[in-house]
Amino acid sequence: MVRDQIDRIGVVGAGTMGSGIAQVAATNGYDVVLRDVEPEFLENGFETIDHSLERLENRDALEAEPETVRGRIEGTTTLEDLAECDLVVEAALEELAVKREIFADLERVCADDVVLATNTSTLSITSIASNLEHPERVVGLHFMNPVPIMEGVEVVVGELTAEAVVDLAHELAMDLGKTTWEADDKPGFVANRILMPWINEGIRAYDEGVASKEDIDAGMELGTNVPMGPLTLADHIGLDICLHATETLHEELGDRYKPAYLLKRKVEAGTLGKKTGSGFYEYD
Ligand SMILES: NC(=O)c1ccc[n+]([C@@H]2O[C@H](COP(=O)([O-])OP(=O)(O)OC[C@H]3O[C@@H](n4cnc5c(N)ncnc54)[C@H](O)[C@@H]3O)[C@@H](O)[C@H]2O)c1
Repeated sequence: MVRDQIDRIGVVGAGTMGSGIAQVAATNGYDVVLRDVEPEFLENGFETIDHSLERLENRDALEAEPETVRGRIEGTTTLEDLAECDLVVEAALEELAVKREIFADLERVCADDVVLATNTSTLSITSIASNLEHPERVVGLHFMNPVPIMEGVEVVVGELTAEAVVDLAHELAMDLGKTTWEADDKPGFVANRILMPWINEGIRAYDEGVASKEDIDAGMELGTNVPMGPLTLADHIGLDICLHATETLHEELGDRYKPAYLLKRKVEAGTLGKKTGSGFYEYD
């Protein structure tokens, strides 16, 4: 059974993502318990939230008062304070051992019907849940950075994730004003499987002197209409996060830089995209 009456959301980790998730949940009327390991990390998280709320209010993009939103978030360093939460989202370090330990702790303090979600960028949901008694309640709820601004949330389905848990993950994300897509528990899911090699190649191109960092970013922004080039985006994500993600992808997927088999076959078949009326999609 899955608890689907969600009033109080637990967030583990008050860093870049956890603070954003807490803010968005509180903005949408949920009570939030935000947990980190040291008071100073919580303080940093609350500072980030305050700045973000202030910016949104100045842009008239916040319906509630910042103090009301802020008042719904309780910070704690005590694990047991998550016991009354109806759902928990983990957004701590991108390391499997750390996440496994956190989920074992959560299983100990949270009721059996509470969904435990992870914001992991690339780690396997199934691996994170593998030593739990109830792995069926673990799901990927992959918010994008910065959480208050980005609309998309990737729902990641582990081998053992129950269907009701997946449904609840979509519903919750939509209730937070997000739009979801769903991915299987394969390395990097959709977003990072494609994004991380792109960032990595931007870094490599810079290192190999292809262009200045400004020109690499400008080339991708102006040439491909993305809002941010790879080096700027890497900085926004956090280079450590990028490295952990890329290492996971490398370990799991190996050499991904050869042209895709399907790409070659489609070109040989003359299905070149919009200009021929058919590529990966059909065009009128
Ligand atoms: N940064 C991004 O752009 C981004 C985007 C999507 C997903 N993610 C994922 O979100 C997660 C968090 O990333 P981040 O960028 O917020 O990292 P971060 O380093 O900014 O924050 C992580 C926080 O977790 C805390 N923490 C560590 N162990 C903990 C524990 N046992 N209990 C409670 N808190 C603990 C740390 O003290 C830190 O405050 C990672 O899994 C990352 O891969 C990151």
